[in-house]
Parts: sequence; C-alpha cells; structure tokens
Amino acid sequence: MRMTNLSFRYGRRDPWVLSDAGLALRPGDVTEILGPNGTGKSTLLRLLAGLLRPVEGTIEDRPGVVGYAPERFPAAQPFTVAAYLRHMAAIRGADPRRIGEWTERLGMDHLMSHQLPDLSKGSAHKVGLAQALLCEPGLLILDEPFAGLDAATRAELPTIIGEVAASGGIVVASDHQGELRALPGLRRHEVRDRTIRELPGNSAHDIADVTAAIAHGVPARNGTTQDDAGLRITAQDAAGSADDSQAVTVLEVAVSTSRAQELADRLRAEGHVVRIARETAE
Ligand SMILES: Nc1ncnc2c1ncn2[C@@H]1O[C@H](COP(=O)(O)OP(=O)(O)OP(=O)(O)O)[C@@H](O)[C@H]1O
Repeated sequence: MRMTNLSFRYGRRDPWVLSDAGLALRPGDVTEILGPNGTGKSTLLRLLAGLLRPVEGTIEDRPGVVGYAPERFPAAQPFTVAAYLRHMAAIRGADPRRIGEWTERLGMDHLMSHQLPDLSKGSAHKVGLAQALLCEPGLLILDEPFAGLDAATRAELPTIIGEVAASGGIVVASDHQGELRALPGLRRHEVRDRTIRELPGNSAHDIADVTAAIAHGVPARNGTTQDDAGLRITAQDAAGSADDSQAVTVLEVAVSTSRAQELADRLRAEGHVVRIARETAE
C-alpha cells in the first residue's frame, strides 16, 4: 500500500495537516505512527483507512478489507453491544460466529446486553476494537488502541496485532502508551511539520533468527530446565554471540491455562516480549 505526494487539509481555509507526504506499507508490517499532539496522527490514520480523502496525491493498493478502531468509539447509538456487533458483522460480511471469539478474547462477554451509551470509556473502546477485528482485516488501523484498556486486554492486544501481521495484514497504530515499543519488527513513522518520516524501528531478525535456530534444533549453549509447580521452562540461548548485551534467549513455557495470562503479564511488565500460543495438546 502506497501513499504518494499526499496533501490534506480539512477545509479550504484550514492549514495543511499533511503536505506532499509519502508512506509505503508492506503486508505483515506493524507500523507505529508517532508525533507530538495535534500534528496529524489521527488524520493520517483516517486517510489510510479511507475515511478521509486526500486533497492532493494518492493512496494506492489499500487492502480490500479495512478494520478501523477510532481513538474515541462513538457510543451514542441506540443499540446493545450484541446488536451493534451483529449489525457490523452483517454489513462487513463477517461470520457472526466470530463475534463470540472476539468478545471472549477482549474480555467483554459480560457487556453484550448493555446499551452502547451506558458503557464506560474502556468498555466502549473494546467495542471499537471488536468491530475492527471482526472482519479479518487486511489493513488494521488502530488509533490509540491501548487507551483505557484493562491490564488483561492490554496484555493481549500485542498478540492480536502480531497475529494480524503474521497472516499478511498491515497494521498501523498510534500508541502514546508505548505498549508496542518492544514488538519485534515494529516500524516507526513520525508525523511532524506536515510530513511523514521513517524513524529507526525494531529489528525483527533477533527474535526471528533465534526462533528459526530453535526450530532447526541448534544445540543449546546454556540450556536449562526447571520444574515449578507445573511450570516447565526450557531455555535455549541461540544467539551464539560473544556480545551478551545483544543476545536473545527464547523460553518455551508450558503453563496451565489459568496461569498463562498472569505469567505473561508479569514477564511483559519486566520488559520481555511474550507470545501466547494457544495449543494445549501435550
Ligand atoms: N474535523 C476536523 N476539522 C478541522 N480540523 C481538524 C479536524 N480534526 C482535526 N483537525 C485539526 O487537524 C490537526 C491534526 O489533528 P489530529 O487529531 O490528526 O492530530 P493528532 O496528532 O492525532 O493529535 P493527538 O496526538 O492530540 O491525538 C489539528 O490541528 C486539529 O486541530
């Protein structure tokens, strides 16, 4: 997907928000949009989503299915959560069975009979996320997706984002909270002075190389195994580098489902990258 020579202002008398700006996004990219307040991050996200039209320039090769979760979900609508999500699934051609999957995953099953206007800010925000994810988007646009979320959903969202990217989707998000900062392969673009420039992102190869090395059975340099009340950890240091500050160790952890979230939260709080695999067969 490519944005080329794009200029945008809201009205003929308004100042330009973007001027001659460009951006290229590849399938599988997760891109964070940064910039000071009011520089045009939300405007850029709405342009990418197709909700605003460029005044000049073009956006080409936008994926056909777009999910957009706004910074503030417009909750002043006379529906229950269930009716709203059923309606959104119908107009997007999404399988209605997916509604239950997402509401469970986002921890919002208990909200289904609530009226949208009665929802708290965080609950309304989850409805905005659920409707964006329902349609299996090829382009997922998230405007401050972590704002107001409870800890469990905040911890789950990077995994969800990683899954959309892993299936070839493009994910673009603004994220004041910095929750995506540690995501392997994250790209960063800054909106400033009416233009967009790419900043250094996270290298993907550290984690990917180590995962590949383990998949191919590279012998552990410092393999360890522990048993701790049902928690088994095998550690394999596959970095193979003399520079330990750059070394990455991948832990495979088998933990009972009831403890998985708590453990993932603890590890993320310590700054580690955690992916939750849902396979239970063992
Ligand atoms: N609907 C609108 N009509 C006119 N001007 C608007 C509209 N929405 C935003 N703007 C203006 O466009 C500029 C960019 O706003 P935008 O909300 O995109 O910035 P932002 O970087 O997302 O801000 P923040 O970090 O505060 O969320 C601001 O000057 C804002 O006042």
